[in-house]
Amino acid sequence: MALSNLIFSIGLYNTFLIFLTLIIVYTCRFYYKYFTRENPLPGPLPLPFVGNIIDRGFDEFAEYTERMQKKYGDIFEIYFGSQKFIMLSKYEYIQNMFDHSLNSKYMRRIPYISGLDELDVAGKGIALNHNVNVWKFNRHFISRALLTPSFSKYSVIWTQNLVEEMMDYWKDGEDDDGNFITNIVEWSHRFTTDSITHFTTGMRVHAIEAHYNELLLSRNKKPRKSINDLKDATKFFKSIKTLVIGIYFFIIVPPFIRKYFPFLSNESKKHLQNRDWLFSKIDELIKSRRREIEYTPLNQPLRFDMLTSMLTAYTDRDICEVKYYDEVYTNRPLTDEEVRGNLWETFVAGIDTTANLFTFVVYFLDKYPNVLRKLRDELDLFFKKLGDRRLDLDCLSQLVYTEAIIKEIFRIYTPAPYTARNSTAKDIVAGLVWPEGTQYIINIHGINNNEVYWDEPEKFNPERWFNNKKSEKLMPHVVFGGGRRVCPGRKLSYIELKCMIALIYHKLDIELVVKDTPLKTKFVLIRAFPELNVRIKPRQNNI
Ligand code: HEM
Repeated sequence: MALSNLIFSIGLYNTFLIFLTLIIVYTCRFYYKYFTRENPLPGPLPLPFVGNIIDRGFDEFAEYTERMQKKYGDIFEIYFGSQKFIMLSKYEYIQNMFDHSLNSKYMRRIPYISGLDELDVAGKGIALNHNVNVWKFNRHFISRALLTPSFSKYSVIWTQNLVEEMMDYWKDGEDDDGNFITNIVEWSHRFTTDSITHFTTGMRVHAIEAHYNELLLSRNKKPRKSINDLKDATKFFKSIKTLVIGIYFFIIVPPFIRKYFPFLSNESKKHLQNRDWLFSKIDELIKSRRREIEYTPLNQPLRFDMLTSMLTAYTDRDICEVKYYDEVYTNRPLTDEEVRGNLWETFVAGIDTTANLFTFVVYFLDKYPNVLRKLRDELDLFFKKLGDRRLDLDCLSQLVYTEAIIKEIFRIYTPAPYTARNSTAKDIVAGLVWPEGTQYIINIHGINNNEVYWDEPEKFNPERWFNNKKSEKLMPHVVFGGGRRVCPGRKLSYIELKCMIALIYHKLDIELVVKDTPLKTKFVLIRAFPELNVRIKPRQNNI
């Protein structure tokens, strides 16, 4: 009796919570939809107002803005909760924003958002940093680690090793018919996790190996004996993903609702706990590297990676020849918090982007066998000439068709379809005067698919990179943003993608398990397939 009473009360309580949720969600929707429009930032209205992301749904934001661009044109306004954004889909409108000067009105990406302070993710690294001087200081260390020729050379060698290691796991996982059926989204994210953590810290998380062992266990097979401690590998990998969702959550959900609303306050706690765990892991790494540097005799070389370079900057053990010197801003060693900020941001920015692009490559190559055939023609010739040699930076430049495929997928379906700018002074954009503090979304996908610039933009056609009929015209390919805040990982991502495509497609067939899988992704800051199951097997025929 007591038990049935208890069940009844829990049921009643849950119904009440669901009811309360619905009231709050619909009140928010109603408020955002009908009232925020009445009190917008001052600006040259009226522009087409297409809606609020809260009202339109998050997952399909990219598809939604694509439809709105078709309907309303290359400039319209849209709301994220209570914040108004001007969405720009024409290159001429945003050209100014890609200014290289530090005095540009567009050095900021987003305005001050208290939630990001609460999550402790703003102002430490570069992506969400408002202070131009601190941004410049930190950005220097990321650029000098990721953009030097010696880094590019090293990244080819290391990426090749990692791709081969991953392919070994795939081979090991083959069934009796030589097939390995698996979710390529998970593998490519594990791959970029191992690669980016190694490039930035000199250490590996061993996310690939942990994934393979988990797969074996889930298939009731004995896991491979590991020489690595994999205890935290998957937790670390998942924690980075959760942090991205947390950032989105703390931007969009207002503080009051985050704190006091039953489900959302739990969600908020979960994100704060996740942040604490991830940051504590990164802090442990920083501390242990500081100790290592301290105990390495002066006549012994130190490691050469971004972490060591950040920790030794402005000390007598500085490992980098290119010194940073700023006449205005204090020249000083980085704090642990700054080092941590630069590390986690590089993880976040470098894992999902490249990983998702690779999954789009798998998708498009399955859908376009003629492109796959041409790719293989190039790869067969390339590897024949290469013989027993390993890949290097010079030879990668011969893979012109491979590069055209990457460029075309970046154009037609980039994983990062938007970036943002928050102006620090009044300006004219799209022929209209806008006040200081206006928030713009640069619709990268919209520009890259705007028929003003591209012939048949909806057509997947790598050939266009060799002979575009409109080539006298501007062909803005804005994949990595632009100006001073352009993506510092752009070279690395091309290297990773070229190595992955070349090594994998030369040796293996990768087919979608469900042939007519639609190109349907989810959007949480970037665009991703929730999963994409493929059949991997040794290459069997000549295509
Ligand atoms: C498919 C690959 C990638 C794409 C499409 C991509 C795209 C972008 C875009 C659009 C931006 C904003 C730029 C702007 O606002 O002008 C950005 C910024 C950034 N990206 Fe990437 N990215 C990729 C790979 C990487 C990698 C591999 C790393 C690190 C190793 C990285 C690190 C960063 C960082 C740290 C920023 C912030 C820069 C700043 O605020 O100064 N990205 N990326």
